[in-house]
Amino acid sequence: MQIQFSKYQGLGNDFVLIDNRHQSDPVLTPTQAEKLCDRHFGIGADGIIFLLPGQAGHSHTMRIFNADGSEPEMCGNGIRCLAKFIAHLEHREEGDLSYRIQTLAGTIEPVVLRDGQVRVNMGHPRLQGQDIPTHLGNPHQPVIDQPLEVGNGTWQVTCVSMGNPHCITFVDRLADIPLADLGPAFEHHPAFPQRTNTEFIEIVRPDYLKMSVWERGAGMTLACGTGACASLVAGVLNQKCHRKATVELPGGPLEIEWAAAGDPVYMTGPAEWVFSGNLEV
Ligand SMILES: N[C@@H](CCC[C@H](N)C(=O)O)C(=O)O
Repeated sequence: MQIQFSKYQGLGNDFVLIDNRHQSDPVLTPTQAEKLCDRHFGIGADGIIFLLPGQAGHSHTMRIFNADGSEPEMCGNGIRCLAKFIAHLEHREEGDLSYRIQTLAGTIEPVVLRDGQVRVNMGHPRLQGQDIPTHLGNPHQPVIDQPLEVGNGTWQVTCVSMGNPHCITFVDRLADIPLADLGPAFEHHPAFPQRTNTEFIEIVRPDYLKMSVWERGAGMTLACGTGACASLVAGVLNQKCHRKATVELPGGPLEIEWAAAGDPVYMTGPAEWVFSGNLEV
């Protein structure tokens, strides 16, 4: 079977996108997705994203497989790419284009702005321990500045779910963090029954954060949109940053805003088409 695909990237977090609007299940299995994400034997990507038909008041549905074939609930950079992909498929190129996308994390609303950036209503952060999920702290309370033993050290972590789990640590200097060693140990720590994404944050100024990320199911990536949102929320909860800030990732900056507790988080950033092709499966 021949399948058309398009490759997109958001700040270097790269995805293979597939127009799956003709059926409600992804046309590829997790094993096929894992092979296609391989950077030597496949197309190479951090994940495979499927555009499925929308249901119950949604314009579309998004499903995603990570590079290891696991299925996360949401992807922030991916949904910006998906919005651009939809605009292209539907030949809509003018004005602010809004969509209402169903994901495993709930309804997410991206808008393709006139300048090509994509602003996304990322939904509400979930803070209770049981919703991350994590075994740290009280399951009915937020997990803020809790000690976690990883590697040879004890890290003060804050946990936030943006539909998918994030564990955030504030550090003095990002350059001192051995991410390739620590990332897998955080991801598979028994405190996280569904594994976790892991972010290290250096506060440059209250309105400017630097972030490095180890993603669940994908490893070290150049950017993570849900991670940037979760990190700003963690910064606010720890009184370390403003409610609106730039989060600088290895692949570039995202603008993140959480206007008030009880409000959704907004993320604004780029998404670009890279190339398209056909694959035989
Ligand atoms: N890169 C993404 C997050 C993708 C999912 C993540 N690896 C997980 O398993 O939760 C983003 O931009 O948010």
